[in-house]
Amino acid sequence: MRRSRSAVSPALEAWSTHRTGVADQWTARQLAHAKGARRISVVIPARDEEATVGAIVASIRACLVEQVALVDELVVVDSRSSDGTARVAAAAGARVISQDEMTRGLPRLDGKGDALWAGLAGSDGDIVAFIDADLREFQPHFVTGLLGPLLTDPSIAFVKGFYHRPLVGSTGVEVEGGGRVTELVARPLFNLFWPELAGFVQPLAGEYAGRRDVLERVPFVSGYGVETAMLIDLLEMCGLNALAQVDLGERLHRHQDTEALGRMSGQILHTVWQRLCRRGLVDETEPPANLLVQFRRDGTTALPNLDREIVVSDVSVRERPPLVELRESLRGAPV
Ligand SMILES: O=c1ccn([C@@H]2O[C@H](COP(=O)(O)OP(=O)(O)O)[C@@H](O)[C@H]2O)c(=O)[nH]1
Ligand SMILES: O=C(O)[C@@H](COP(=O)(O)O)O[C@H]1O[C@H](CO)[C@@H](O)[C@H](O)[C@H]1O
Repeated sequence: MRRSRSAVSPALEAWSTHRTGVADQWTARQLAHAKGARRISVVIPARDEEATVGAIVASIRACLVEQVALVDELVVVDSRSSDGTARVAAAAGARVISQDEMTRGLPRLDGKGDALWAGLAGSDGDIVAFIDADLREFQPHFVTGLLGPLLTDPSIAFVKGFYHRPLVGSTGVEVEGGGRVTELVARPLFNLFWPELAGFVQPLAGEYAGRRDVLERVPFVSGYGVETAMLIDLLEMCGLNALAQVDLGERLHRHQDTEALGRMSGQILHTVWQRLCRRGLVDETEPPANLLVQFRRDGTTALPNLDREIVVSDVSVRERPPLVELRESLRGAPV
């Protein structure tokens, strides 16, 4: 079947042309000079990542703290890990903070977005770079590539990484098979409802960086909707020209199974629905259901003729408020 390839929109071509960079445009030494008095924080959300977090922390510390004084603060957020994540991260040279400690006294929320919000609250850099803790073969250019535009172009407030994403499975590697939720859920949603964002190669990339003054003015969606919400909210707050992307090469990470990505997709759809509500495009008096029913093949017979387990998950999401709003409300709190 011949696919009709519509021409790329002039707006997408223009944005991509002057807002897409490549990591090796900047060296750590150049950026250490360019940063001046600005402080740089790297925040790594980590849940049960003892197998990989140590190498990531050690690489950043050796190359971007000790060898070149670019990164001022290296924070790992222990997101209710049940393994040795905190111990491994601390031994490798990170300052480890607890998601639960950082949010004590606030409503308890779950998920990556809450861990990221805790990391932003628990760090002090003028520029903050977020790096996932499950990366394999991490290279320091993941950080310098994200920082390059932010330290050299004052008109840029936020940078997403992008990369080739092989899907590494037990039977082999599918060269461009990774980013399954990106390709099947997020990219279609962004193209349909926020076409200005269609130029982002990896809108769900877990590696991104921004100026604190903008990151503290957007809410953080609690679960896996955090990247989706952040792009939409920063587009609306800063405009597309303040957003950029950098080619980081290739990313290898631990893959979740399809069932888990189904739940991730449910959280992203909830996140999108909430933002469509704010635009008045959907009727907020008719909210979507919160529960996702999935079927797991494990030898049980849940119902007559149904030799599958029925798995029901709550895929609703909540939000942490922008940090600036929380601080103002705490300042005004009665003594
Ligand atoms: O409740 C959570 C869920 C995830 N993560 C971290 O967020 C990053 C991305 O999560 P995951 O690898 O599960 O997402 P995927 O890359 O598979 O989409 C990883 O460093 C996780 O350890 C976290 O800190 N808290
Ligand atoms: O991009 C995607 O489709 C998902 C799943 O990636 P894979 O199919 O496991 O390579 O991974 C991303 O999405 C999450 C939700 O936004 C982010 O939190 C992850 O950091 C990112 O890896």
